[in-house]
Amino acid sequence: MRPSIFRSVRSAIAGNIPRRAYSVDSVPERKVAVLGAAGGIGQPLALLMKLNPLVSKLALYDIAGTPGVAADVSHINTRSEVAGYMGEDQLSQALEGSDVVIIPAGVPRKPGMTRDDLFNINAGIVKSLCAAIAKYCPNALVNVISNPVNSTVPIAAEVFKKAGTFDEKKLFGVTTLDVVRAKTFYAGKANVNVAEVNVPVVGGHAGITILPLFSQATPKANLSDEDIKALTKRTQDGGTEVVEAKAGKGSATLSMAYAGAIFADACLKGLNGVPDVVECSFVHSNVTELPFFSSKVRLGKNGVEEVLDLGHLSDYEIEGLATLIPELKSSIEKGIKFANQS
Ligand SMILES: NC(=O)C1=CN([C@@H]2O[C@H](COP(=O)(O)OP(=O)(O)OC[C@H]3O[C@@H](n4cnc5c(N)ncnc54)[C@H](O)[C@@H]3O)[C@@H](O)[C@H]2O)C=CC1
Ligand SMILES: O=C([O-])CC(=O)C(=O)O
Repeated sequence: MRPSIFRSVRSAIAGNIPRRAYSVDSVPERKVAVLGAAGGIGQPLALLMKLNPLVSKLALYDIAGTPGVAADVSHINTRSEVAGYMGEDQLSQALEGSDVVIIPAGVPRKPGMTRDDLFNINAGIVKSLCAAIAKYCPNALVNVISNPVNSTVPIAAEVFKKAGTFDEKKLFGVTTLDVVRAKTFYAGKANVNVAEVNVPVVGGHAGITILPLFSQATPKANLSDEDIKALTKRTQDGGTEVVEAKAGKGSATLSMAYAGAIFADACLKGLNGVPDVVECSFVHSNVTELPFFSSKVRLGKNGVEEVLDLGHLSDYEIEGLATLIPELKSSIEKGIKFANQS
């Protein structure tokens, strides 16, 4: 259950102020910027962030289309003030004062493509947006959604290092959709209440680098090795399942917006001092030999408070971990090389 402060704020926003409730004023002001806000993910994500009572200002930035999205979303009677920003000239205004910046800018996959096939276009987009973040809101928590996450997060880190603003506690690759999928698929197979399911997903965000740890899933269920293998494969191929079903019209947008909103909400709760906020994310890490890795992360007032280790793994998961390391390593190195060459 959410802490009562958030329930009280929701009631207050609805004009139904319970006795002894906190008022909206007692929740800190928080500005969230969405970069790529007119896109397939950006629009529903803008909607979900507008519904979040922890947000006081919502800045919607894209190279095109944001005035319409901002006008539309701004009519919703919730706490945040919404502003749309379009084109590079307005990027500084969109970013200034942001506490959390979410980046779903970039091209999505078509059937037959890997996430790495998006590198040539999206690497440059993420690089230039991160250069602006370093300049205009260097203290913001940055949530990178743009693919390939296994490379775009290292690119962002290099850009911030060059600008002298890198803080490993503040950079996140959003892998929440892998967790969302693992929970859904596990609940279906184990026949348990999906709302109660927890499954950590570690590694990276592409194919075999996505490693769901079903041995740690709760509530416990007696699934066969074959079931676990099938669930693992479906989680790893979840993105491709959607790309194929959309048949050329892009990749996951609605489930991704949901996942992005969950992760941004966790970041805001951490910033606001809510205790024990834990989500999986692709972060700077010492958990393995790789400089970036996704695992459970405790979020706090400065971003990452603690990167949790992997816990006990099954033999199948140990094998999966060994297999994913070389691929993830090469995607990370590709990102670092790009950021330092161009
Ligand atoms: N991390 C994850 O789990 C997931 C990541 N993705 C990735 O998210 C990205 C976006 O996907 P969609 O929203 O479906 O694509 P989309 O094409 O519908 O939207 C992308 C938006 O980015 C904008 N954009 C392009 N260059 C920009 C720039 N320099 N500055 C600001 N905005 C810019 C476009 O104008 C467009 O509105 C893709 O790279 C996709 O692969 C998608 C699903 C899940
Ligand atoms: O598969 C894609 O290209 C988009 C994505 O990252 C996902 O849905 O997990």
